[in-house]
Amino acid sequence: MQMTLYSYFRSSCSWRVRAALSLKGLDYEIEAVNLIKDGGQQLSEDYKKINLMAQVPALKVDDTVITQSLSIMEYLEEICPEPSLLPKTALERAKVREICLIIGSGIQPLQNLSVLQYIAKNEGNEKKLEWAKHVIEKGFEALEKLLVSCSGKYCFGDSITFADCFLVPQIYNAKSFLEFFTNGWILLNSRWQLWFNVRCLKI
Ligand SMILES: N[C@@H](CCC(=O)N[C@@H](CS)C(=O)NCC(=O)O)C(=O)O
Repeated sequence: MQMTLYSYFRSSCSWRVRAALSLKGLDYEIEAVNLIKDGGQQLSEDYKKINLMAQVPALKVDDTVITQSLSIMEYLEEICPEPSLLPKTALERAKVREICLIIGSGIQPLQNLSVLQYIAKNEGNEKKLEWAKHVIEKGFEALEKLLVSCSGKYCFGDSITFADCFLVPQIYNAKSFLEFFTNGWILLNSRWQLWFNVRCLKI
């Protein structure tokens, strides 16, 4: 089986999949899609045939392409169950997916590149930053409350799960974003900074 990941190094969604691939020790090739260069290589007609949403990541498995990071990760979990990135019971797995989807539906898409470009173009740069700050704060406040009840060494108990693959890139994204604000680091409290520093080195 030949796997090729269409990925951009700074894309949080691609990073989720790269983390899952490397935690499972799977071999794959990278096909870089630069979201900034040439006005965004994801927008090329050729790439839009690979990912109909003109986004990364996309995983090509032999001749079949899968998009959507969570769907790709579920596929990897099925073909390579060990080491598992999901907990044992159905209820626990639902909680892990809940964390993933707070990030994957409630934060990342609301401040995705194309959304921010749209706001900047129509409402100006200040509104763009204001919106990003609002989305990041709302999402991270929810996450912080949720993780109090389920985290151990990692987001869910003491084993790395999909939730960590989602969280670490999102903290990186928030960190780089919030540095644009004058009070940048204050918004991302020390707990998150620590989480990022520790976890990102491990993944
Ligand atoms: N729900 C998708 C979201 C993919 C996504 O938003 N990718 C971003 C990078 S993290 C992207 O390609 N953005 C390009 C753009 O907005 O033009 C997933 O989980 O794979």
